[in-house]
Amino acid sequence: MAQPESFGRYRVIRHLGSGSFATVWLAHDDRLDTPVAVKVLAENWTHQLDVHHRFMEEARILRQADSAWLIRVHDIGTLPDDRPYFVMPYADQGSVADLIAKGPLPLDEALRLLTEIGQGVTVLHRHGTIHRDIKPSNVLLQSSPVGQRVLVADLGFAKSIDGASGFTAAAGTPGYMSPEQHGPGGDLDVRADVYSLGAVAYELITGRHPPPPPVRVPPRRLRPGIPRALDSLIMSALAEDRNSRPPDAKAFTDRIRAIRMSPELHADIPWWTRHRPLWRRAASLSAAALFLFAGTTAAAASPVVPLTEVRYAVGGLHLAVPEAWARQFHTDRRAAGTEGTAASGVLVATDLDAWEERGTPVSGVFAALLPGGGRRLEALLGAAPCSGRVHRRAFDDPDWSGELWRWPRCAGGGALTVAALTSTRRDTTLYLEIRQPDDRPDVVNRMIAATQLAG
Ligand SMILES: Nc1ncnc2c1ncn2[C@@H]1O[C@H](COP(=O)(O)OP(=O)(O)OP(=O)(O)O)[C@@H](O)[C@H]1O
Repeated sequence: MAQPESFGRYRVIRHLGSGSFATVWLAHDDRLDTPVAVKVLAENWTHQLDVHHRFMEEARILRQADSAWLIRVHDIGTLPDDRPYFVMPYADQGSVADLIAKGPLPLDEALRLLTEIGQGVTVLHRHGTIHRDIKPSNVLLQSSPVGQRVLVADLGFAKSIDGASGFTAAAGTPGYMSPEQHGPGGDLDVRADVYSLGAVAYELITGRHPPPPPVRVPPRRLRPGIPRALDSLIMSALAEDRNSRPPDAKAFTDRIRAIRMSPELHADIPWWTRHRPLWRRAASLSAAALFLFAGTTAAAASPVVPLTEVRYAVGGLHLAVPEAWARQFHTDRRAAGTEGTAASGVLVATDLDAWEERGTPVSGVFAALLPGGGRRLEALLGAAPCSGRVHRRAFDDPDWSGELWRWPRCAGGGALTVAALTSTRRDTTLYLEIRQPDDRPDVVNRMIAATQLAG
């Protein structure tokens, strides 16, 4: 296949891959100075109207759903030979299939990926769309300021929920495809995607390709020691009878999230090591074993939590957050209690959705820069975000001065600290919300001391 020079304003760099109906190229958007991926309908399908229609439909759904969990479509165009193309962000870290091929994933890493894939599919279901081809190679990975983000992609077989009954061509990939997808004309609903999520979960947890239905070997037999709730959730998602499956992607994802937070999963792992890759965890587990062995005096001491830097382009803010929290990242979020100030900021957390649900334990920080120094929490917060006793104190260091309010136990969701800190260098206030499952003021102090404003 000859490499084209460009698609519109996108200068082609190299071929990324070809699927059944399209070819994907890495290109460069010279105007915005950013890499992009351009998906072009394959030549042999140019005049096949239904394929042409499905290609355009994929672009339309992705554009309308416009979600951080799905691959986005930025632009669309037509080549001189009438072939349509669409432009997406470049997923520079391959796919979940590549990740699985490298070896077994730590359980928490597998559950994080599943939560994020489930969030993407939930967006589709809310949009009234069934994906019909969820599998590890259709989940792409992109670098983000906090590591990696998951993007559900390849909606080439997607169908609107209303149009999924009646005659449709069989679509999907063996192993990931629900029993009702095996023949044409099946009347499909979102539970077909729940089956595929179960199949992806099976592979992420066991490292084995899921067998065709009926699946008889439960994941626990291949990976002993996984929580029973996870084993039964995966087996229920893989049920032949769709009435026995979780009703939709949201129900499946909520249960994965609950398992991820369950004491059973973390019984023997300190919370600050939960979200690290295997090699780091191996090191910290042996450290934790030594630590426990050392007895009660040592156990009373608080282990040092390593921090990592997160750069936020707006205002040149450099946050320092515990490595284990730096899993998901979201910008442009309005600060709670700062309505009217048009503040937007950055949220870094172990689980963005759990952050929204007050009362769910989650680790993370929301930071926003507000115009003008000297702003007070009293005015910013309005109503207190937690009931119970609040500890108030002043904070002063060479970069920041202001006040911190801390609720050690905030409605079953761990500790909450809020801060309003004036920069000693600029006329600006840093507003912070920090949530921790355990109350660790020492970690909060280190985070603030390491937070910088660049420039
Ligand atoms: N935005 C992207 N960034 C990086 N690589 C991408 C992107 N979109 C697709 N690819 C890669 O391009 C290749 C072709 O993708 P495409 O979606 O056309 O088909 P497929 O998923 O490989 O196959 P099929 O559509 O037959 O299931 C895949 O290897 C995929 O990982």
